[in-house]
Amino acid sequence: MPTPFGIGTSIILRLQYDQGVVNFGAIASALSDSGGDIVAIDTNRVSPAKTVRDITVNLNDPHDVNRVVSSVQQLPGVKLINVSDQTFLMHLGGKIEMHPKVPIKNRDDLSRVYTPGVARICMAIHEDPSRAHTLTIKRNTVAVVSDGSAVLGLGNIGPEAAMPVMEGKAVLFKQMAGVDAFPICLNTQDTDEIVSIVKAIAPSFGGINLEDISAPRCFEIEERLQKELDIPVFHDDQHGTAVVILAALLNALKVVGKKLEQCRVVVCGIGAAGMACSKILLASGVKDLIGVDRQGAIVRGHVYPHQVWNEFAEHTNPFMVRGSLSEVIEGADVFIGLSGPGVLKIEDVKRMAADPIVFAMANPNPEIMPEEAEPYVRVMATGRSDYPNQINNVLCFPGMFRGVLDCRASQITETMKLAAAHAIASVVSDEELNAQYIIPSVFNHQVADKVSKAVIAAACDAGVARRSRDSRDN
Ligand SMILES: NC(=O)c1ccc[n+]([C@@H]2O[C@H](COP(=O)([O-])OP(=O)(O)OC[C@H]3O[C@@H](n4cnc5c(N)ncnc54)[C@H](O)[C@@H]3O)[C@@H](O)[C@H]2O)c1
Ligand SMILES: O=C(O)C[C@H](O)C(=O)O
Ligand SMILES: [Mg+2]
Repeated sequence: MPTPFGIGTSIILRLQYDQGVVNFGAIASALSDSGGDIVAIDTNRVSPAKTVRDITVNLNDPHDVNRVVSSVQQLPGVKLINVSDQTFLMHLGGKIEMHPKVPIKNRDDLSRVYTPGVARICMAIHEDPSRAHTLTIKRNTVAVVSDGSAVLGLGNIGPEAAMPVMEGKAVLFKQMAGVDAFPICLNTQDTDEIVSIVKAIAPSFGGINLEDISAPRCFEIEERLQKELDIPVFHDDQHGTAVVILAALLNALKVVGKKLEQCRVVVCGIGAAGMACSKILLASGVKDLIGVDRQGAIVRGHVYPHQVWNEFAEHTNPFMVRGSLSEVIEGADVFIGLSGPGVLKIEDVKRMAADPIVFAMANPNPEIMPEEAEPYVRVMATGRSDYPNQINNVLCFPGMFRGVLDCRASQITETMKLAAAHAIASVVSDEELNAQYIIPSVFNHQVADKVSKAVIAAACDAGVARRSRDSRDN
């Protein structure tokens, strides 16, 4: 069974071996017998007696590294020169850098890009601040802000450890939609401080993407920033997840021939993602939604420590079902996990309604591994890139921000989120749709374009767009 980090664990062994003592077949056998999957062989140097090769090996289990390495180290005639980890190699010095758009080749350039020419641009913005949207990076740049308190499903690992995820988000923003994004990881988890800091840096950005900030603080932080800033503020773990899950569910229900209004939906994990996902499903017509958290089903009449749960209880669980996940899952049509690893058991899945739909979204380890659930579900999906039906926020956030930046939206409305969900779902045609293909690939370049167009149209309809399609930049 694939373990914690799946295909991300890949090593490169640089070996020198003496052909007169050992042949490469013996080396390959030793590697595969010890749990390594050889995916590439590059010859680095060849001499009459010795060959140096770089062998790239994927590991199903990161804990196999030592066994795989020692399996060749002990072979006669083999000298291990170096072992490197591809994922770590990709992160050396971080994954993003700054590139100037305007080269300074001579004094003429310098006098425009910098002093004295730049002063005219400063004064133009000083006289009309809205021109910052056209004359600075504000037009195309988003801050990816995190405090590292809920990174993926790894928990509160802090701002420095959150950086690789936020840098990855910035790479995806740029590659998928041409949006420039910069990671801002904060060394505070105080709500007032975070709000104050983000307000202070807002002049440099056209939008704020909040990321991996734990509930319930994330709700207050987002709400206050939305009220106090005139640029869009979007907590991706809430709304990006809600959008992509709705898109996937719309298509999954087509596969099983059920309607949203008829389904019992169990959402496990009522944190940032679970709360937003529940809200968008209720707004889309789900009538019977049960939220489950560590203490079991959330039900009205019980007073919860989180005020957001008391409001949640008033609008969900209409039949006041009580009990643990294993108890409330009985007869459910849909399970959506936004909680933690291994929460859903095969026995639970077996007791769901016919043609069950299971979205096990916890990262990096889902609520149930697809290979365990597959025999008992009709549609299976996770947030991981190494299984079919990856429901990943990257289907939403690049196109969402592309759209809001291009129409200079002042905020992101519920209608814009619904429009994004339907746009994502529409990328999968009825002819292509099947249980293994309910959501477009994250590499499908139609997605960001369709999402941004749908978002712009919805922003115009909602009256929050501040730049029409035909307006000129100056
Ligand atoms: N598209 C995606 O792949 C995607 C997007 C967002 C979040 N996620 C994943 O969803 C999970 C939650 O993310 P979040 O940002 O909402 O975090 P969060 O900390 O805000 O919420 C997690 C919630 O799950 C609950 N929970 C944890 N373990 C549980 C258990 N065993 N039983 C019931 N409830 C449990 C917690 O009490 C909390 O309320 C994480 O694993 C995250 O990686 C995936
Ligand atoms: O963005 C994603 O898909 C990952 C998500 O933010 C998560 O916290 O797991
Ligand atoms: Mg996240």
